[in-house]
Amino acid sequence: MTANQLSTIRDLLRYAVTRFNSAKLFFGHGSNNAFDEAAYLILHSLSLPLDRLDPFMDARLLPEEVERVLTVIERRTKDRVPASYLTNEAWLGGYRFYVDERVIVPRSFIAELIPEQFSPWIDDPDAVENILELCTGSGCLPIMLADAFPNAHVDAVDISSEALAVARRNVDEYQMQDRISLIESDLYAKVPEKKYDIIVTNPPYVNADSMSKLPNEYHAEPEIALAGGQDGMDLVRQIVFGAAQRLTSKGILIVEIGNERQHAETAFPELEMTWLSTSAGDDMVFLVTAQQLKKVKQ
Ligand SMILES: C[S@@+](CC[C@H](N)C(=O)[O-])C[C@H]1O[C@@H](n2cnc3c(N)ncnc32)[C@H](O)[C@@H]1O
Repeated sequence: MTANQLSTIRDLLRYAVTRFNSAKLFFGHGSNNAFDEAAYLILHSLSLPLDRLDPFMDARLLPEEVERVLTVIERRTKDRVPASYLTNEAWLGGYRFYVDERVIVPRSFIAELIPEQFSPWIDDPDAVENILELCTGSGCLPIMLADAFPNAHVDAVDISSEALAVARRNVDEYQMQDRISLIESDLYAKVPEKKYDIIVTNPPYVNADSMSKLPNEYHAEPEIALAGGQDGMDLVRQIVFGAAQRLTSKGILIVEIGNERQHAETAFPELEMTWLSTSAGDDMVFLVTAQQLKKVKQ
């Protein structure tokens, strides 16, 4: 079926799935497969409810509606733009966030751990007063953290003023201006001199070799959000070594490091890390206590 024979959502879906599959797109930024992503992009482009495909399948579309959808399919297929940049939204843990090319598409595995309030390492979530979130990007994690720890203030840090503009928009959207401070800083440099109960971070951690092999969709994202130096641990090292001074005596540090577990274990041979279980396995996110951090030589 050629593009000018398309007149219904069913036609467009078939067309998009075929294009997506033959272009071997990467589906790691929100959806897992060509059909889900095609349905999402088509429904979103037509401003139709995202959870109700069936009633609209065979409705005849106006030529300009078909054109609008085809433009989006084209940008996704030819330019390999991640779906979230085409729709300016991303969903994580049931939250909707505004996104654009100034931030990576939210997909942190730490998001899965937040609703459980880092149990059993945090005895009393209501007693948590201060949380520091480093490398905030869109602000997705501080918003979820502020919800999960109702009495906590969250300081959220990013070095990129552009990323912070996106985070500002999301913090305003969730009306969390009083609960979250956005700080432009190179990691701890401009962080207030106070002690934190929890430090959370999903920093750039992709090693130099893996950077060159990333699917095209990743190259639409800011490089500063992904590249972690030769072994991926450039920022993780600074975060780990700086954390002991910033945590309360019972504090915890939680770090996402993607597929770099081996590099992390090599970088911190003396550190007793607890690997937390997520849907991606148990080697993506580690936790260390303030007490364990004090034992580490820098
Ligand atoms: C992997 S993204 C994480 C974004 C967000 N927390 C999430 O999970 O979707 C890493 C972020 O770290 C920021 N970043 C990079 N270097 C930094 C530094 N030295 N200090 C603070 N933030 C930095 C980038 O601008 C980017 O927004």
